[in-house]
Amino acid sequence: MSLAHDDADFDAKNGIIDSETPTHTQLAALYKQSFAYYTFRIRLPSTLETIANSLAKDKDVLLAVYGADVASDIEQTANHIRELRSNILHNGNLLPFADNGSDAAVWNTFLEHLPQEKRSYFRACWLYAECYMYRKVNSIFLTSRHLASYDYFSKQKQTAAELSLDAMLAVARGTRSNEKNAATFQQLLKLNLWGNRCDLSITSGKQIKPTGDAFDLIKELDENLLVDDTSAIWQSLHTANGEGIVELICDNAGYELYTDLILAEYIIDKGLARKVRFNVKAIPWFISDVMTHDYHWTLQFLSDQADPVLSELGKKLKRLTEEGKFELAPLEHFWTSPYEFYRMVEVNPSLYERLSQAQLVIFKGDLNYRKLLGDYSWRDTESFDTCLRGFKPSNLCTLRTIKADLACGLPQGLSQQLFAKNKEWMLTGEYGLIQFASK
Ligand SMILES: O=P(O)(O)OC[C@H]1O[C@](O)(CO)[C@@H](O)[C@@H]1O
Repeated sequence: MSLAHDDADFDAKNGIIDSETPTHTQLAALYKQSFAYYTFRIRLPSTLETIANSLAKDKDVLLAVYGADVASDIEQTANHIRELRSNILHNGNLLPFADNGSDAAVWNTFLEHLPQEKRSYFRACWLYAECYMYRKVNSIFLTSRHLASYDYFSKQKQTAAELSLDAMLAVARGTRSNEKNAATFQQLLKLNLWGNRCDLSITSGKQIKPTGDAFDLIKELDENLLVDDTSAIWQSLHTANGEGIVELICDNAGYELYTDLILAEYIIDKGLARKVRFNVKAIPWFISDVMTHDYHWTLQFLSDQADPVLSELGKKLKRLTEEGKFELAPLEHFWTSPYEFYRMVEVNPSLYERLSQAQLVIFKGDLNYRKLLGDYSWRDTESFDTCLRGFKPSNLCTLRTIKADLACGLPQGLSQQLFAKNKEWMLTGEYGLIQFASK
């Protein structure tokens, strides 16, 4: 992807600084050579165009589900999405939400505390502005007459799962007789990590089909795993009494959720914990993120497969859920708020307290990583512990393929080598991090 897209007038009018993000600064589209700038100039407008177009494409389905009156809604909603797109391209302001979303007050309090000069897409911290955009899309649907409960990413999430059926089958076949040992667990963590590459927000919705045998892929990708704390993660569970809870902070549906389920199955089957709690999103989020209905759809999708290995697995996962060994956590709007995780203890102490009861908290994916680090341009050699800024409810780890220009805990000189090979190495998901911080 070329980051060069000159619009001198826009840059001059909005005070864009033609530099990289300075060290120890919030990431923001203010800096032209940042991924944030490219995200707001190119990627998010493309994502919004796709959402608006999909409404027209899915009109027949919507009419069938919501009735004839929805026709006017479809057009109006698509127009509002296109207005939002235009608003971003003109560096519009992050205005308070006037919808009935249960998190609107939390969002508006957050916005009120932003300095006035930082309340626009290109001036706000990238994290705040990108989360705002996805919440603004939800607000447009919430304020429509018939589409308030419509998951406008559902079809893409289901298609992504259907496209990965071969990979799911290969993984199921390869994991039915796993031993309880560090090597196997570490392999499943790596399988889970690389499942994060299949994420539609990085491709602005373009579907990608995971190919090849997942276990061969793990070996091939080992050189792209830049930090590997899988051994410490195993120790955090293996040395415990197996009566603990693992909190899994989910990311994407589809193949990534499938690898989460496979990892959770192993954790329960081998007595490494008594429960795995899945923390999903309360609203449609970053295109691919898991919501409650995606979890249940995935278990049914597996159960319905002709291949007995998959259908038996699907039924087993349903059983684990019915027995409470797998649990869907109470919906928390914190996960779709703009807050960095170090502020959780202040903003949502009850959630912090719940995570503090866990034996291990697993954070999945790039957006969660950005929230762990606070969308801040740390030196990439600074320690994970430093960058957490005190966020330590329990033992925690992150499984993240790198899709944004921030990282930490890297060996001295590594990022320079990688930039020399490809200046966009941080943007493609081809490198990964598995980092652990003990409580
Ligand atoms: O699904 P993941 O791994 O959280 O990726 C989402 C990330 O992808 C991007 O859309 C691409 O950088 C980011 O804006 C966001 O952090």
